[in-house]
Amino acid sequence: MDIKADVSRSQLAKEEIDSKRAEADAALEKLWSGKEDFTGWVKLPMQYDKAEVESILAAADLIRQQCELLIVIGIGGSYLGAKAAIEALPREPGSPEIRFAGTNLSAACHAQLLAEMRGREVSLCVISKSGTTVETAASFHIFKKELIDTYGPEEAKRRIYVITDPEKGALREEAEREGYVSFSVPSDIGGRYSVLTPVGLLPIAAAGADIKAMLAGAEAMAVCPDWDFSAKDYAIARYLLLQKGKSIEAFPYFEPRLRSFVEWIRQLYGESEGKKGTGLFPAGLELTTDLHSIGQFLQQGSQVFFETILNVLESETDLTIPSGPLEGKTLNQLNRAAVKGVIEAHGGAEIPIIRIDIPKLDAFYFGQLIYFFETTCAITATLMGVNPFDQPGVEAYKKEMKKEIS
Ligand SMILES: O=P(O)(O)OC[C@H]1O[C@H](O)[C@H](O)[C@@H](O)[C@@H]1O
Repeated sequence: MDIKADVSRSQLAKEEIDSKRAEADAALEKLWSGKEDFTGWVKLPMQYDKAEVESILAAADLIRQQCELLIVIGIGGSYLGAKAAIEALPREPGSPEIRFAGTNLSAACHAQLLAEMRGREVSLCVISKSGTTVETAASFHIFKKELIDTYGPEEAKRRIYVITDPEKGALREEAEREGYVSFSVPSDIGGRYSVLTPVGLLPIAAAGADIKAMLAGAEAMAVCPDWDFSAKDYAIARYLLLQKGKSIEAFPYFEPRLRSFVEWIRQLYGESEGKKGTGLFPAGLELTTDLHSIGQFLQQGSQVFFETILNVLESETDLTIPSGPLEGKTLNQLNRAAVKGVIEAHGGAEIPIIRIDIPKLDAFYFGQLIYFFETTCAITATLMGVNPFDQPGVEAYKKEMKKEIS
């Protein structure tokens, strides 16, 4: 397949990886059996509702006609996939600016965004699978009031788009009562696996990126033959490195447009695998920026991590340096040299390195990336002996927090 994992510098012997291949195959078979809860994402690229995608595109067109600023309100899996795609992908010119809210409880952040939205044509897209998340509810009611104060109640309703549970929850009730345009989060797909459902597709389409190409990329990855599906090697390598005492998986990326994609991986991996005292802590490394801040630690610090490098092979643009000591060199040449330099220097310091090659950052390959990481995560979590699809631990802080606000 186009997205390839190279585990040759992972410091794992082929025999070690081969020793877990049968278990990885069994995990993949279990995912495809359709017998496990929250695995609706596995066959989604082959079975999604094409009429619903057309409705999503129609709603996105409406949003694009009516606003210059779309505020997407959601947290965790309800916004990270959309943000990752919107920041990574080329978008149609003239698309609305997208801002994200509901990702914190900071009054200063909300006041800042309220000030920035005044005087501009604004629509809201509020996303919550449960419909009850505190941050999302708080933000939604603040921004909804601003919309009503600006446009009046009837026009405000036409500028609110909701993605939530098909039947239950406060948000579903309000959407039905007020007649907002709404879509559903499939009940058999958890939040962090929902980017290829309306949760991600509506904001991504409204932002002007090509959701059909994303779905096609995910399908290409889903149906590729086993011999070409290197996610398994990567999934096994992650598991073995954890067994060898690595507790952090660092994700170096050399294109800042991948920053939010790494944030999406952090939730996907952290929330799927961090259970029963096991799991790898996912950490982003924006390079070459971070080489000038934490490069010393990476090169000579405690060996608690391995690196999974997100390596974009082709950039759609380049710039030649016009003068000075680097005259005639291009930025892509320098960036590629930096990738090689990091691999040689960190590899030379015995840091295990896995490289994920991404042909280029477009919607088709982004769809492949999403499916590649979702599958890898589910396989590694299964090898770790944990359920990749629940998140019992996140309720702990909510319970404590509720005591403070009730
Ligand atoms: O979509 P919601 O129900 O609002 O949930 C948003 C997020 O918060 C929860 O606490 C979970 O940790 C995440 O898996 C989820 O994506």
